[in-house]
Amino acid sequence: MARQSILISEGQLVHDYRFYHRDGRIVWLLDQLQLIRDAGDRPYEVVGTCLDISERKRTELIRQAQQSALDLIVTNQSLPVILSDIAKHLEAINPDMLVSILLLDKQTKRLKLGAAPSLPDDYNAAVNGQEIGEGVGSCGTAAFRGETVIVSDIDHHPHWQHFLDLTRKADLHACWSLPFKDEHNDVLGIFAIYHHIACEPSPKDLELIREFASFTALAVQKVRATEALRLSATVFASIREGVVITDLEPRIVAVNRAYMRITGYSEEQVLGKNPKIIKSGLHDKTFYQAMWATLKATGHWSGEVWNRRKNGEIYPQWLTINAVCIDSSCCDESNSCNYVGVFTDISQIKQSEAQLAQLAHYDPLTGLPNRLLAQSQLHQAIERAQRHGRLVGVLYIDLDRFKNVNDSLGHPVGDELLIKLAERMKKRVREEDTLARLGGDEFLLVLEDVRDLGDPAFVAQSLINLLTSPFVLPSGHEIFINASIGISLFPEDASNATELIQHSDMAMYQAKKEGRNTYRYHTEALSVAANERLIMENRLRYALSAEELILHYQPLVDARTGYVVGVEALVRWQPPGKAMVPPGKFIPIAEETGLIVPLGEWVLRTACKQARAWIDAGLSPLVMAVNLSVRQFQSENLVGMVQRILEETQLPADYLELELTESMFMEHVEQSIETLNKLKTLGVHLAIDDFGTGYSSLIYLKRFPIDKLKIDQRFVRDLADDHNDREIAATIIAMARGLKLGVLAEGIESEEQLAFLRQQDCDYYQGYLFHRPVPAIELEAWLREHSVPNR
Ligand SMILES: Nc1nc2c(ncn2[C@@H]2O[C@H](COP(=O)(O)O[C@H]3[C@@H](O)[C@H](n4cnc5c(=O)[nH]c(N)nc54)O[C@@H]3COP(=O)(O)O)[C@@H](O)[C@H]2O)c(=O)[nH]1
Repeated sequence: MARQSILISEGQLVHDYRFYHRDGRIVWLLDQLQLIRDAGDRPYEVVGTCLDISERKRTELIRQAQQSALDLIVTNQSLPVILSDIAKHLEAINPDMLVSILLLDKQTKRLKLGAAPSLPDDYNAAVNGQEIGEGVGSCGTAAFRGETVIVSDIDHHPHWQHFLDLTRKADLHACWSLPFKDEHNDVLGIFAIYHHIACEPSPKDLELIREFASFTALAVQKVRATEALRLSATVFASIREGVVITDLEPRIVAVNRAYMRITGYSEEQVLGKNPKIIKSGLHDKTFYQAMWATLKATGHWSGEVWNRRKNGEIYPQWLTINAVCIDSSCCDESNSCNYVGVFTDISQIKQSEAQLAQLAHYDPLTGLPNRLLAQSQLHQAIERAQRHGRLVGVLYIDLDRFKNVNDSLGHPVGDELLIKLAERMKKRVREEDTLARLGGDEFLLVLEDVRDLGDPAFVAQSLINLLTSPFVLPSGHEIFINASIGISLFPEDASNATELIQHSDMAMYQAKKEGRNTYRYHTEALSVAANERLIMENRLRYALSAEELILHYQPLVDARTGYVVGVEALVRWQPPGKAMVPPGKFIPIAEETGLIVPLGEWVLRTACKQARAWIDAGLSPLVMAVNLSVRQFQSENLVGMVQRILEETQLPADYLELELTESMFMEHVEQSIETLNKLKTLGVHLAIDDFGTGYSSLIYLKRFPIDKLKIDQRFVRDLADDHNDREIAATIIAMARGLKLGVLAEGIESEEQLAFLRQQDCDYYQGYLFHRPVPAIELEAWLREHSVPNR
């Protein structure tokens, strides 16, 4: 009706419409109607023409579909939106076609749904992610083969047998799959047409589908290229490395954010400029010439460059330049048209490197060279001296009793002292000499250009003199400190740095031995002694495992009754076929090397076993006195070890006496009291050996759970003649009495000594006068004879 009224009012009507031809084709017709009027202007007749415009219409609709897809690409729409639009346009041209566009994931070889607006969701979900392969539906097979696969009757086609449940549910009975490809002929995806009836495509259908598949390929590639570009742009903008792109001139054509951050220049300030605007001036012409020569020859250069920021600061960067071809139309003969420079600011790394070098070679406390650097400086000094026939002096400087400063005033004060001392010594030494801190309170001075053997002694004495005035520390403490110095000389004492330092160290120990606050030169004799010690250490290690150690026992006698009340276990070393080594020779070495710990454990175990054996043999029980060394006393598991051995050997704790020396507890008083209390809790007795030679502090003695004092034999030796020794011995006995401690005098060799001690009312005696230390077997008869009679 509407059309009729247009025809009447306008006099003509032009319209197009489509219909199904009997053969199943869709045909588009252009219908043109002309209204003819009679003389009275009344509608008289209608003349019409009918034109088949199917071909033209198809071309027009395809063009519309392409234009629509293009618009969506230009406006950055997502790929599913664009693909869906393409599918809908084709479905609009032929409503019997149900379009499905699938994209191929090259890595996984699976098809991913791009768009299929007219297929049921559950069908699309089942297809999405399907692996491609021969016989995997029409699409899987087409993608796998890279060629069109037409299945006109799904229900009876072998490719579809595994999917019939799905296709029947979706009422799909034909599927024509066309792969669409990129310019390398690689499959990008599948353009598929489904039908609700089994049917074959006509050549026209295939032409139409190919047309759509081909601009789908273009759309996919275009969108992917845009995405890749966007990704590159994001990377370019966001990476931490500075990036600068130049043309071959070279003029800067692009820089990224990091470039601007590192250099301080904005994009506008550098675009079009030569990249050398940031050069520092630190590199000469030849540096840049070499860089360009390499770049031109190989297309690549990388290295460290110092550049200048906009604020004038010079900084190091690691720069890599590559010649690249971005646009082949403007490439040179080497096929490049741009340079891409990528650089990292390495100022931080450089700083860390410098810090590391400082830490590796300098002492952080004093700023002096450390042992490593001192050794290398000494090595170089030796080489120079060798060339010029000169001497090198090495002074090993060790502070006297520095430990006391740390222990009494604390480590921070000790540190202050070391800093001040280093400053004072540094002022004294010449520019060409090296003063180093080896660690702790040990310093080394390397003297170059020594002309006379006596020169180092002069320097050593002047350093000692430097210490005569006190150090006033920032903490307010005023400290006097001395040093002992050992001297070795190149080439007199050794020919290399390590030995020179070792020899000066030995000489320093000699200086300590000989009264401290002095210097000593290294001598041959010192080297021999050191060598002997080394040999002894190795032999002692072996001796312990080879059971070359034995115990001798020396009786302890009750002064009032004259009976033996105990024995002291004294270790000996009996190397096979050689003279026995006295403990005075090897105990200090064992102590230094730590061997004393296993050695001491062996002594304790052997002595306790012997004490138990004597009890078992029917002797009156005797106290077994065993010496403990400093290291043993400080070892964390001393108490546990004593307890274990008592249990192992079945010796009642009451029959064990541990002999300690005063010096052992003076360092860590509270900790020592704790250890002593734990030992007392076990039930063992505690005696202080060599009493009178150490601190002999009454205050400490009162706090320590001690049972007995042993007067050192040095005071006993000259009792007959030395008035002082008599005074000391008498005082110690009185002191012990006052503190309610037992007291024993050791080293009694004569009746005169004994008489004096008896007169002073000493409790116990020990010495050759009664018995020498001997092996257990030799002592047994004597013990039976002198034991308290069994009641
Ligand atoms: N940590 C350990 N130290 C031990 C052990 N065994 C011994 N020692 C210590 O070695 C030092 C020397 O000991 P030694 O040569 O055995 O001398 C002892 C006695 O033999 C000696 N003595 C005894 N009576 C006399 C005497 O009348 N005259 C004389 N000239 N010497 C005598 O005195 C030493 C006694 O030692 P001590 O009672 O311990 O002071 C020495 O310091 C031992 O402690 C061990 O197993 N572990």
